[in-house]
Amino acid sequence: MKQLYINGAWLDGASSSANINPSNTNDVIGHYALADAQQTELAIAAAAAAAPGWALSNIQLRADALDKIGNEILARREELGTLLSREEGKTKPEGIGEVVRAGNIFKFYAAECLRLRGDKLPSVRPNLDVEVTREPVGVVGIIAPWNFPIAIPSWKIAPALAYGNCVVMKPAELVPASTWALTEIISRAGLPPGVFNLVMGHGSVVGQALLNDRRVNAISFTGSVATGKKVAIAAMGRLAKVQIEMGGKNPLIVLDDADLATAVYCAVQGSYFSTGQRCTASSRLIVGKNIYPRFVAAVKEELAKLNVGDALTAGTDIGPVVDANQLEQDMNYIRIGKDEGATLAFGGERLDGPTPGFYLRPALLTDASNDMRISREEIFGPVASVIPADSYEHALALANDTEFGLSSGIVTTSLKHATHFKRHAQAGMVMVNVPTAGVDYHVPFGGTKASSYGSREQGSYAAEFFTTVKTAYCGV
Ligand SMILES: NC(=O)C1=CN([C@@H]2O[C@H](COP(=O)(O)OP(=O)(O)OC[C@H]3O[C@@H](n4cnc5c(N)ncnc54)[C@H](OP(=O)(O)O)[C@@H]3O)[C@@H](O)[C@H]2O)C=CC1
Ligand SMILES: O=C(O)CCC(=O)C(=O)O
Repeated sequence: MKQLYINGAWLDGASSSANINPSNTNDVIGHYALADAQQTELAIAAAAAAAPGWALSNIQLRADALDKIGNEILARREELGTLLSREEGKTKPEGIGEVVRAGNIFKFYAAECLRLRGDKLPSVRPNLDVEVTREPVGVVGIIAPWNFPIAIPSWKIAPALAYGNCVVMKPAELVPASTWALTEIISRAGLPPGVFNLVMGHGSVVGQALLNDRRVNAISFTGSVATGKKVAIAAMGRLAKVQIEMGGKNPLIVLDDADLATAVYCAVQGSYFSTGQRCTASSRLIVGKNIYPRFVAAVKEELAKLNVGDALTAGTDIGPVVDANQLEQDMNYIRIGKDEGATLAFGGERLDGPTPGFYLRPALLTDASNDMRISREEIFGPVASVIPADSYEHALALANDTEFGLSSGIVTTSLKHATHFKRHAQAGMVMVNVPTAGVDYHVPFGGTKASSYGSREQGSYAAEFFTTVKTAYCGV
């Protein structure tokens, strides 16, 4: 059984669970320990005890440790990518791509350790200097979702450690293997005991214990809106720092002047790759009336070419849905869409593979409207709807008419419309002639409205969450 990692030691859990391959439910990847509340408290206590020392640790030591972790992740990309795809179901090239991203994130934050800076300012009063510096927050609790089992933990763990915090990490119960493998690498990087701890387990047990404990100074969460709201309320109830990344209902506008090939590429990549299980996936394709018939025909043609199958089989384009619950949710929304009056123009049926897995043919719903449930609620699967628009202004209004604001895209050859869109799209990330999903690892990630709460993740902007600002006055 793969154990918990607490205070520099490997420990059995209170119980364990089997990690099942969604491409082949007969394949048990391994058994992973599940912590109870007491073991979570043990990890929090270890992190709290290590925090003062780690906060003052040498930045070269931190940089070397993070660089070593990044190098090993990159060197083992094939093996770790295979493991990731086996447990989550994205295709092997996508799994390897995610592992490379995780490695690069650690290397980026290794360098960030050496770029910590503050300000020294003159005071408005005589004979006084003012210094503004950033200090670690203390103990950071990380609660991660299942859809990016190594990249999301990495983009929370690496900045937390780089800026001098200790970590208690809770991966999603569905995908413990990638984070466990990452922990095994971290355990050999030379960090003092307690600086990094892994507690696998149920959200309602381990996650809740992190939320309840006053020694956890900050919570970084990614997942659903429903859980995100609970996390935010619990953290704020005891005045802990909180950063929440949640869902999206990301629009991709295709204007009549768009290059058709670019539009189809952006729509298919953004909506269906990684089985559509990305918070940045395009789920509303808002399409100019003139290009609409050509666009729908070309997207259907492209979808017909996609191989849906085992994530580890060469040539698979779309892997399985992550589990039975998510498959049921996807199929339910396809039914809802049809009942609401949309046309199922392609796919949407469960597929049998050579092995028992959660295979769903990518679904395209046309003639949708923006007030249908399929256009308002996050589905989180290979399902997209096409909504007709009369003009650029109409398309922009539809795109912004959502409770979410993560990623928003446009395909156009008009500089005027692209420029206007960048300014007026209500989203944290705006994409022009590129898919709504797929982002760089060194720049801020996050959204507006119900998509995100708190300061941005990733890049140097992560310092805002993982540090607190101190202003020091010194008489001279
Ligand atoms: N925006 C995004 O990136 C993601 C969005 N989603 C959306 O969420 C839906 C449901 O997915 P699901 O995995 O259940 O998402 P959740 O939001 O429930 O899970 C995200 C993380 O929160 C944990 N968690 C669950 N309940 C609590 C709690 N009470 N206190 C603290 N932590 C908790 C989970 O643990 P555990 O899983 O171990 O119980 C997991 O680690 C998806 O269908 C999709 O729509 C899902 C994943 C990512
Ligand atoms: O689009 C991406 O590359 C990132 C997506 C993501 O972070 C998510 O789905 O949680």
